[in-house]
Amino acid sequence: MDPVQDRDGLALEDLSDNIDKVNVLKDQMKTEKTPNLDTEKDKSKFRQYEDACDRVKDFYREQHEKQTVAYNLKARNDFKSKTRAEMTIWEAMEKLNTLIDESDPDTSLSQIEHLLQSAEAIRRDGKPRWMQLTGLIHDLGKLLFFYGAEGQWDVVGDTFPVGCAFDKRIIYPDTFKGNPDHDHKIYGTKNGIYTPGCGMDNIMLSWGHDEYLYHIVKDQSTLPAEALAMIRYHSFYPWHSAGAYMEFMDEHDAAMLEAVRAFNPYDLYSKSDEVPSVKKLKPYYLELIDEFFPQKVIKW
Ligand SMILES: O[C@H]1[C@H](O)[C@@H](O)[C@H](O)[C@@H](O)[C@H]1O
Ligand SMILES: [Fe+2]
Ligand SMILES: [Fe+2]
Repeated sequence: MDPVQDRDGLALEDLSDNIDKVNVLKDQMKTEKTPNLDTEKDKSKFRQYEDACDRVKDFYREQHEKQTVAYNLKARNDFKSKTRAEMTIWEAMEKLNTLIDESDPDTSLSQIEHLLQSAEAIRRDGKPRWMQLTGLIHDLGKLLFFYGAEGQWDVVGDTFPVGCAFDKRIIYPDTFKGNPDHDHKIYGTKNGIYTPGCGMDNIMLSWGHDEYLYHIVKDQSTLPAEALAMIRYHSFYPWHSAGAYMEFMDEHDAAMLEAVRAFNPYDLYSKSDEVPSVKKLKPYYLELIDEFFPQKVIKW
């Protein structure tokens, strides 16, 4: 007998298989964390990297040692050279669900739940539909993990510029000492290969889920510039939250920074909201996706 298919043609049997795998991983993770992690938390309890578990610290050490200019150029080139998959946005959300983000000290929920929490928090606040959709998709770039990434260090975590000195306001700044660019005669200087006022668009941010998804969404959706900025810079905490690298901004970036800052609380603090029901919310979001992704099947 044929397996039962849902609206997007996915076999429901495969889905429940997936959900089982995620639940096993979630249970494993819970043992590493403090209790009540997903209940209402004080805002000051988020992003406490000094208190984070070794998994998070090891992740950032590896990332900060390996994100170099040379790697960045190679990753951007690989990205442009092929299409990795073709699937709808919803299929992408389901595929991503098996990934557990090693860099995140604040949630043990699955990726689909995090995406729905962000979107729902934006929707609850009466924000525009394009922003709700941005919340829904903002981490889909983590799909890179399944398409030839070298690990999680080139997919998740906060981002920072390469090609100029690493700012002290990046988390775990000392771990950059092991990065080959750290003492480079140009990349190791304050402005490096950039000039003040050059615009964030001309800065090479460390390669990962933000930059990858930004290019996909820019080419294949009708989402506005603010949405693209929210996606591209949402992990750039040194800039949007710590105020580093401001000297590279141009006039256009001021409005983009404002958009990114407006988005950030929905990404970060929604992690303590209740677990959303994927099944109940799916019809609403399928319609929303169709509104801004006219061709439905996306080239990833
Ligand atoms: O651990 C998190 C996670 O990987 C997020 O998706 C990313 O946007 C954040 O910047 C990072 O701190
Ligand atoms: Fe993210
Ligand atoms: Fe996120």
